[in-house]
Amino acid sequence: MENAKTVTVVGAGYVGLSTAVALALLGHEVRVLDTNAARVEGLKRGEPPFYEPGLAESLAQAAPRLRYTTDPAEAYGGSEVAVVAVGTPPTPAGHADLRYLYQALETLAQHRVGLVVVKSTVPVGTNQDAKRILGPGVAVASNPEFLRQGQALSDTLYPDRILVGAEEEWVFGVLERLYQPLVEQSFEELPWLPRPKALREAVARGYRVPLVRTGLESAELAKYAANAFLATRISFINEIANVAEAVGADIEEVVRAIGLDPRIGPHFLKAGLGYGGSCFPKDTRALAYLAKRGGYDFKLLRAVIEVNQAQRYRLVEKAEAVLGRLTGQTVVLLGLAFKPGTDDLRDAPSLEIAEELLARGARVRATDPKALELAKQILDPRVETFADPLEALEGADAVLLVTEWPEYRALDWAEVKRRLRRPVVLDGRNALDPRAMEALGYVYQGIGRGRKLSELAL
Ligand SMILES: NC(=O)c1ccc[n+]([C@@H]2O[C@H](COP(=O)([O-])OP(=O)(O)OC[C@H]3O[C@@H](n4cnc5c(N)ncnc54)[C@H](O)[C@@H]3O)[C@@H](O)[C@H]2O)c1
Ligand SMILES: O=c1ccn([C@@H]2O[C@H](COP(=O)(O)OP(=O)(O)O[C@H]3O[C@H](CO)[C@@H](O)[C@H](O)[C@H]3O)[C@@H](O)[C@H]2O)c(=O)[nH]1
Repeated sequence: MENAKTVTVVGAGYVGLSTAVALALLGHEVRVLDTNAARVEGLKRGEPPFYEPGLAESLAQAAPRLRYTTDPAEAYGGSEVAVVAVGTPPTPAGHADLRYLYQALETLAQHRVGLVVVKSTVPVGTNQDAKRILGPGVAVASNPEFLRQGQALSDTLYPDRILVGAEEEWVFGVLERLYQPLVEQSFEELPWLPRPKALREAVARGYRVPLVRTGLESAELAKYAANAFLATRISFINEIANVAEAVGADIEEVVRAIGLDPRIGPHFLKAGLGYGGSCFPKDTRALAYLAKRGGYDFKLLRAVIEVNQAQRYRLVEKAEAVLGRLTGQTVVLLGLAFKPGTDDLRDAPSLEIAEELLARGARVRATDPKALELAKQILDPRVETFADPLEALEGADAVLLVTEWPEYRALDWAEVKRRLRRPVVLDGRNALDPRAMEALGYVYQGIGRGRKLSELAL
């Protein structure tokens, strides 16, 4: 490729590896630097460090232009651009912990890379700090990432937009050239991640993926604003669902009706147990903190966070309302990952639900198609884990559907009923059909659909 560059990606996590694969497929030479030696060794053998659809195949495809190392000298020698994608986890107080970012920047400051692109989600002002740390002669760009786990690679290869914050014209120029094949969608698609048909057709008609230019601070804030807005939609619809439950309406019908208004739209209005994962919980809290530090009380966002927390416990409260005291009763959690398509358990509602059930004296069993091994390391040892959901369900008093894996929808629910001691299914993700469940004789309730709690009787 004419504009090919040598790029170092710092951090081999969800964002770093997706970015590295994408840049390699666009034609750049990519070095991936990570401080975790085991992770780097695994990647050298072609083993992805976590479950992400298509990642293993994509790493293999991009391998000729990908190198992994723990050695900064090897990673940065001759590199023109560094893309920093290290983690920015929450501190107990709720702001972003920037220690990994600062470590990475301090190492970078000892090498000669002319342009440092911050892809990690960072509080407003961090990119200005980065400039100070890196000193004169090094430019900084903010390039937040919008990918979703479970579809990290397709989101990276087929993005809605690319956001670049910078202060120098030449920096925009370098990033526009770096991402040109992505903007034009001119790179060769991967057979296992085909370009969406609508995108292919739009590109044929001259569509280009928008590359939005902003200042550093606006790019930083836009990332938090996007996540806070999406989190607000989720808390909003969960509250409407709670009202639906109280008055006997069906949230799925309500969403179908309102989603057709183009000002509302049908997406991201799935009622459930609330949002989890490594981004929404942390980024909403970080934005609330950022606002407070700036002297502004972001009331709406505080309520979004509060509603989300309460939503996690509703399933436990419902279980108690139906079963009576939970002491000694066996409750099965179907699904542990914070959403389907990932083995990630960071801030997964399942963890707090399991703890709460144990605290109320229940015997807790859990299963998950992908996250079980990780879960065994972090769950309370009193939680019994099962690879086979049917085994987990044997003799249980209630089923809580926590993660809407397709496997659970596809279970033979007539067979499940024969195994259960009591036919109670509380569906935290509206994955099952209330009528079909009732026809099978289940005491069933979803979130904002199914019978009213007061009508559920064993
Ligand atoms: N996961 C997502 O869906 C997602 C999406 C958009 C944005 N983000 C943001 O992107 C950033 C990265 O998130 P992630 O989920 O990919 O993180 P992750 O935890 O999966 O990976 C981070 C990696 O960085 C490595 N690392 C830490 N310090 C390092 C250092 N000094 N030098 C080199 N490597 C170092 C870690 O070993 C780890 O492999 C975060 O700021 C996150 O908020 C994440
Ligand atoms: O209608 C919905 C949509 C999502 N969720 C929940 O919200 C959480 C987050 O889901 P999702 O957005 O699919 O996953 P993430 O991988 O966390 O991605 C989010 O967080 C990333 C990190 O910042 C951003 O890059 C993405 O754009 C943003 O969607 C999960 O617990 C979902 O169960 C709902 O409850 N209802």
